[in-house]
Formats: sequence, structure tokens, C-alpha cells
Amino acid sequence: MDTPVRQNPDSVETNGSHNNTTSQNHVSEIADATMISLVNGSESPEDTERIHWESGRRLWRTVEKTNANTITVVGHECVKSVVPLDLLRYLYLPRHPHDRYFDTETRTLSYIRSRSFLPVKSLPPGQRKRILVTGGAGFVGSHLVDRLMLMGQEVIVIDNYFTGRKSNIAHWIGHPNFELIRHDVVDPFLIEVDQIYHLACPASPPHYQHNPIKTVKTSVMGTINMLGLAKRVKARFLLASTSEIYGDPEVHPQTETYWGNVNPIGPRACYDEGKRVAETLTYAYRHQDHVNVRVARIFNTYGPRMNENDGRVVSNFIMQALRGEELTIYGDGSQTRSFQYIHDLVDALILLMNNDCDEPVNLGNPDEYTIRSLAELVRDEVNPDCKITTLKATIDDPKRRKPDISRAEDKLGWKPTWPVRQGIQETVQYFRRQMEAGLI
Ligand SMILES: O=c1ccn([C@@H]2O[C@H](COP(=O)(O)OP(=O)(O)O[C@H]3OC[C@@H](O)[C@H](O)[C@H]3O)[C@@H](O)[C@H]2O)c(=O)[nH]1
Repeated sequence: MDTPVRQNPDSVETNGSHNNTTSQNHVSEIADATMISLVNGSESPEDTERIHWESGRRLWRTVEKTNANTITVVGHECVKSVVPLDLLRYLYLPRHPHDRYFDTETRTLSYIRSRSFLPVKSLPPGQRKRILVTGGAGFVGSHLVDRLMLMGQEVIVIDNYFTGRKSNIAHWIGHPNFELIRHDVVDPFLIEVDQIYHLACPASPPHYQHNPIKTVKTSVMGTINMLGLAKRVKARFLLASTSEIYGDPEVHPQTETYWGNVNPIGPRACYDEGKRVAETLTYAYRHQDHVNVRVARIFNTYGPRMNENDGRVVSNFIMQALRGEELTIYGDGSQTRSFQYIHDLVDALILLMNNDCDEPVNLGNPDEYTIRSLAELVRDEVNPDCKITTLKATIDDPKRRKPDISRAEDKLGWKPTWPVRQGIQETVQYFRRQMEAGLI
């Protein structure tokens, strides 16, 4: 049951568990089309994918990969969340930022109004849902929004931009299926919707510890407000909970039946206990008021659109390596985490929302790494000359963390498909391009 922790990053294979190969033979030639090249993983010409994009119409083709393990689509047919990866990458990994131009001489940014939107599925009215995503401008929220939009759903985002950014979802502003509202979930909010993905809350330890009272308020009052809304409009409610509810776990790997080991007065308590209460509230509304609820316990997740100054380990290491700085390990680096790529999480969130399972479900990648081995992996990928240094350990830092995902496998038919190295490569590409574009 307990598989070995990765010590040597070279042992990370791009093993072929990913299904996702697809062939698109739909080729169109448009003389004046703007061409966007999207490159998957290696930048060899055979691996190039191209989108032809013209006046609101996307006419596209992908070149079949020579490597059968390459991921070219994400999502699950049973919930109609399947989307070609190149479309998503167009949104978070454009060769050139499509809505802005940075003048390096004057250091000014010119924003260009988008000419057109990526095509979204046209769903019959009976199938199209109105979906509220709280925290939809954040890292996880914005990827979820992209997927829901491409699936043809009607999406309403509320965000107070404490850690979220308008630029994460700017590409949908003005779309008839999309609405963006600046709102803090601590205050009540009324709207007619069918589903609520409740993600709003700072998730990185430095961010949630910055104002612990506000973090508790966000978790508790925000969740009460959204559950109250779900009750009133009879919407299905999904809570983004966290592996942090297990605290510094004494059970390894962590199953959903484990009650956790949380210091209630430590610096992490505002988040850990806040989310524990959020879960308590969710099941209280289920039992007392028959609200239809789902609870996702999200383990460490990384990917493009993390804030460069987020403070979490993956973005810290990548930014340090890109800047040629020392990679900072807190403590001796023997603590472990299991890292899941963002697309795997979005797949699972949509599956869970549309599944009958109303028990908490762990969502994470069980591939466990020591923090030191992660530092070595990032260093080797980005800049082998970088040094790795150790700093003081943080208080109450969990020593080991790894999800038992049997319930997700069993109930949702889901398991992660992105190997860590591959996700890291794509995240590095993202941050590199953000730097090149002068955005960070
Ligand atoms: O620069 C750094 C940053 C972090 N770390 C260490 O790396 C490990 C992971 O730290 P992170 O801040 O990325 O994430 P944590 O696991 O502590 O918390 C996370 O848990 C799960 C999610 O719900 C949240 O995103 C977040 O709270 C910790 O041991 C931390 O001390 C470093 O060694 N160096």
C-alpha cells in the first residue's frame, strides 16, 4: 500500500498511463489566418501543434505525436469535459500574450482588446448549466473556468482578487456565457445558479497566514453564505477542501476516514481549522437542509497561473531557478509532498460535481517526493548551476503527505495522468514566458 518516496528525480518516468492520444485530421487553410504555434513538451518540429484562428472561427489541426505517451487531450467523456490540450495551452501558454504588448524601452503595457473568443461547445438549453465559481480568478478557479467555458456552460465568477487575478480570466470577459463580479464571499451573494464550485480562499501558507482572522472568516462565513445560497436556489454545492485538514498526519497515506492531527492554535490553524469547519458546515447543511453537497480534499497542486510570489514550493523553486538564485528548502528537505498537476485536478472536480458521491474525496497525485528531491528535479530541469540551500523549518510543517485515492478511483473512475516532471516542464515554460513578456 505504501509505495516508496521518490528520492532521485531521475527515476521519474513519463510512464504511459495517459490515455490521451487523439488525431485531428480537420485541416483548413485560410490565407490571412493568424497562426499560433503551440508546442507540447519538446520543441522538435514533429511535435508542433498549430491552431488556425480566424474571425471568431477556430479552424485547427494537430500533428499526431510520435510519442504515444504525450498528453494531447484532457477530461472525461462521461461528463463531456474532454478538451484538446492545445486549446487550454493557448489560453495560459501563448507564444505571445494575446491581449497585451510590453514595450521594453518605455516599460509600458498596451492592452489590446480581444478580437474573438475560443469556440465553446453549443449546448442545448436543457444541458447548459449556470455555474458559479467562487475564487474563479485564482489559480485553480481560472483553469476550472476555462474548462467549463469550453464545455459550453454558463459561468459566473466571483472573486475579491486577494490572490486571484483578473488577467487569469481576461480572455473570457465579454463572452455571452461569462460573467465576472468583484465580490468577497464573506458578504452574502444572491444569484440563480445550478451548481456552485466554492473555491474562494487563499491557499498558500504565506497568504493564508498573512491575515489569519480574514482566512477564518473567508472559510467560515464564505462557506455559510454559499451553502445558504445553494439551499435557497437548490444548487449543487462543491467545497474545495484540502489535505491540510489532516494536519501533520499520523496515518500514511491519508485516507478520507482519517480524522487528522491539527494544532488548533498554531500558525496553520486559520486555514486547517477553517476548512475543517467548512466541511462541518457542508455536512450540517446536507443533513439539516438536504443541500446536495460534494467535498474535494485537494492535495498539493501546481501549474501555470500560480502567482510567481505565491510562496508555495513549486513556484518558489521554479522562480528561484529561473532567476539563477539559490533554491530554498525549509528544514532538512526530508519532509514529503505529493504533487498533482492542475489539469488532473480540474478533471476530478468536474467528475465529482457530476457524480453521486457525497462523501469527502481525496484528490491528489500519490507520487510522493521529498522536498529535497523536488528541488533537485527543478534545478536539473531549469538551471543545473543553481545551488540548493536550507533555511529554518516552518512551524507545524507536516512531515509526510500522500493521498490514498482509492475512493476517487472507485467512485469517480479517476486517477492522475500527469507525471510530475512533465507538469513541471509546462509550468517552467509558463513562468519563462511570463518573464520574457515582462509580466513578472
Ligand atoms: O520555498 C519553499 C517553500 C516551501 N517549502 C516546503 O515545501 C513543502 C510544501 O510547502 P507548500 O507551501 O508548497 O505547501 P504545503 O504542503 O505546506 O501547504 C499546501 O497544502 C495543500 C494545499 O491545500 C495548500 O495549497 C497549501 O496549504 C513544505 O514542507 C514547505 O516547508 C520549501 O522547502 N521551500
